[in-house]
Amino acid sequence: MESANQSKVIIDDTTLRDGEQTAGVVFSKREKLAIARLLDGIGVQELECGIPAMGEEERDMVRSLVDLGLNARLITWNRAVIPDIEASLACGVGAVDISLSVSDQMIAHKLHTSRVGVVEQLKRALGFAKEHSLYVSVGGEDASRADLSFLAELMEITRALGGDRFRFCDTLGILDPFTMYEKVKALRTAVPELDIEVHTHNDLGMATANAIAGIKAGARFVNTTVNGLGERAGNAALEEVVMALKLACGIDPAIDTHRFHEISRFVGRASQRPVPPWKAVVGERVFSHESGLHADGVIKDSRNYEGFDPSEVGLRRHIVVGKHSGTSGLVERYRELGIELSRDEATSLMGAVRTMAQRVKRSLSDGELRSLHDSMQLTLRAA
Ligand SMILES: CC(=O)SCCNC(=O)CCNC(=O)[C@H](O)C(C)(C)COP(=O)(O)OP(=O)(O)OC[C@H]1O[C@@H](n2cnc3c(N)ncnc32)[C@H](O)[C@@H]1OP(=O)(O)O
Ligand SMILES: O=C(O)CCC(=O)C(=O)O
Repeated sequence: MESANQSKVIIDDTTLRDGEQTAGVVFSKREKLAIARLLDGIGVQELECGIPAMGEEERDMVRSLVDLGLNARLITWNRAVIPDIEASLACGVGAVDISLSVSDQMIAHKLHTSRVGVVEQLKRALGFAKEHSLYVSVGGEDASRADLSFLAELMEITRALGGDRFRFCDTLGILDPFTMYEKVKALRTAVPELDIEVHTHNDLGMATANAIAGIKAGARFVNTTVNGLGERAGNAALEEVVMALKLACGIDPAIDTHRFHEISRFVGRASQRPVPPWKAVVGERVFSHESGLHADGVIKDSRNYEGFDPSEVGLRRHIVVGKHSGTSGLVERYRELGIELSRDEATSLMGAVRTMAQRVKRSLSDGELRSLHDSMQLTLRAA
């Protein structure tokens, strides 16, 4: 596989387009503007921000995003037809994604055309966009099921007509990271002059892994969404892709990660899709430690059981006491409550802690811990 030291990776976040395509999700204009500001504020370089062909309300939304004057480049989604691109031009954006369905399945059974028909669509739409000086990503919808030589042909036409990059979409989320790597690498080799963008879906739980595989194979642009929102099982999550690039790949995408938790909560509320507490990177409880050996290890040195510091993503560490606790965790938790326990006292409380946790089927609250401690004191005094 390629070394981590490759030219800068660009995040194109599509929370405002594919994220909002999550069945049942609608962002208000105020929410869209706020999400755009938040993402721009942490350094996300591109925002796929809407579909002007949808109508006047969507165009008004996109115009308002343009008016924000963000640093991030705004890019809209378009079918490969001139009226869609005209609608984008009317919003004042300088960049468009022009989407082609590229698998034989979709060409025959959705578009009801042929590969030749798709090539014609590309030439017409890309030619028009370039006449209007737009920056163009050509989107290969369903590229993961398409014939690679056909994709290379489309990329070559894109390059020759001045297109700026090609988006390799695993539209149905059916690839594994090894196949993703091989396909993107093959396209990179076939048309090395044209940048590749990868767009991955999470139907098999591999969106983030596939995004990383695409980057390792030479893609320079990667699509993400906050919390992994998006069609069906969603897209690669912004927070996962960025932290995986930094920690697993040694690639710094130049994003300020400290506001990930805040942004995740905001999008969770705006989308009415609350973030599960165990959600990788931003879940409220992913830095909670209950198990005895883990709590002991973390108390001694957090690096024993944490791959990165919670503050890097705006979270906090929690030591909780429950069924699997040991004495170190118990002593630490009581210390947080202002109660100094000796190890012997902690050991003698363990049985009662486990019994109560088993009964209530969760970790113990501050009140429950205090009352167990009070009972122990009373018993000791009575003895
Ligand atoms: C994989 C993705 O996520 S791609 C993004 C998809 N996003 C969305 O669909 C959300 C917003 N969509 C919409 O508001 C509407 O679907 C619109 C405005 C785009 C189109 O609306 P309508 O004109 O009413 O058509 P409808 O929704 O039924 O779309 C189907 C048409 O688009 C055509 N189409 C689909 N993909 C493409 C493409 N890449 N290029 C050109 N035409 C396309 C279909 O062939 C079909 O045309 P037909 O009726 O001649 O067979
Ligand atoms: O740009 C495109 O062609 C489609 C992008 C997309 O949302 C997908 O393929 O899942």
